[in-house]
Amino acid sequence: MACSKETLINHGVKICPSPQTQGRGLFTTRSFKIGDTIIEEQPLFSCQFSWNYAYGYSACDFCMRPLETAEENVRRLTANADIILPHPECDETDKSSHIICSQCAVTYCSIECKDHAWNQYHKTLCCNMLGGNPNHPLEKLNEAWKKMHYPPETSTIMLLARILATFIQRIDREELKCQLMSLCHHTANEEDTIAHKLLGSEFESQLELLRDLSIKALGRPETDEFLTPQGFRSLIALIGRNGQGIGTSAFSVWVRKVSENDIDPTTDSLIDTIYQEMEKESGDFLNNEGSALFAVQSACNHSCEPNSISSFPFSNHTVALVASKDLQEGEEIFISYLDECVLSRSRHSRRKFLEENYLFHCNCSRCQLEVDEPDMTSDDEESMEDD
Ligand SMILES: C[S@@+](CC[C@H](N)C(=O)[O-])C[C@H]1O[C@@H](n2cnc3c(N)ncnc32)[C@H](O)[C@@H]1O
Repeated sequence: MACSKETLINHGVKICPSPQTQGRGLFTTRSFKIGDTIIEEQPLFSCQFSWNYAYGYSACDFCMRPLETAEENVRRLTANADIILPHPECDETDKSSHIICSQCAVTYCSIECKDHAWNQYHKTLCCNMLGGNPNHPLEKLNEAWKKMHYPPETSTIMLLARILATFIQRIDREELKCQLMSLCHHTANEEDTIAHKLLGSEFESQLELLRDLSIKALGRPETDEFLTPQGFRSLIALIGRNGQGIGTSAFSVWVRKVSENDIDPTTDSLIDTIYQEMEKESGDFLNNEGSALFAVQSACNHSCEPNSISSFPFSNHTVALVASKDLQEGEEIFISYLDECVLSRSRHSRRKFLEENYLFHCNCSRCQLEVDEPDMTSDDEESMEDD
């Protein structure tokens, strides 16, 4: 099956070569107004991070929708079982639709998610033992990964396991391979750098250990080509480079609903207090966290002057690209890979961050405009970078 270079995705966007980045980019095929949703997309694969799951962050095993109520969420993260959250009508968690895998007890937010997971990969990955089985090859693989990749997490080997299991279960493997091949790929050197970033200085021996455990867990004729040394390194680099972070939280949905509907101004100070307590007890680890691979959204290049933003409006793994400026037909759609803080820094700092974390020299319009700025990091920025 041929993978086309210029792919018409739907009536709003297409993927084609980007003059700015030399690779591909995502372009509009009609105009959009600021605030318009350009696309909504389900991932090819998504998975909660391994430590995040182990620490009791509770999300649907398929779509990452929070499974706790907002009140349970704040009680756990503040370690304060006495907090009572008003306005339960703003809590979106519907426990009546939750459903558990009868064989291994992972939980889904709905029967639809359970069926999707089973039909896509869970039939292969289910350990068939309630409460888990520490001797199961997949559990050994996950434990080995956890020892190599501590929080803050940026990926999980279980995403790779889901890809392999999908290959085992899928009938139209060529189509799936084509979708994976269409994600951003790299040279062998770049793959090494990504593996190094994910696994640390001993990445070569660690890669070999992970490969060996993956063969024991999921080695089949259908997965042979991904479990050679080269195939495995490419797959690790693929999830390391293309994985889009996802964060979901029952409390932030509750906060959004309370604030959107202007329900009760007195909740403002309660929200502030809860966030302070959560930060004291749980630091930055407030969300169910994971990562996902998106076929269309992953074609979106970075700009330090973006014209759209990625968001997760349904508190699950569905991504939305929303226009942050008016867009003309044929314009390239750019998001920012940097957070607001880094985005506000000098050209030099932004480019340094992108080079170190994303391995590319930013060639966006803002960087080109600021080309005459001195290549210096100010003292303030230096201390921010150190942080
Ligand atoms: C998620 S991919 C985006 C799609 C990619 N251009 C492709 O051909 O598939 C990210 C990669 O695109 C390239 N890229 C994205 N934004 C860029 C920019 N502003 N300047 C130069 N390269 C960029 C880099 O190679 C980066 O690793």
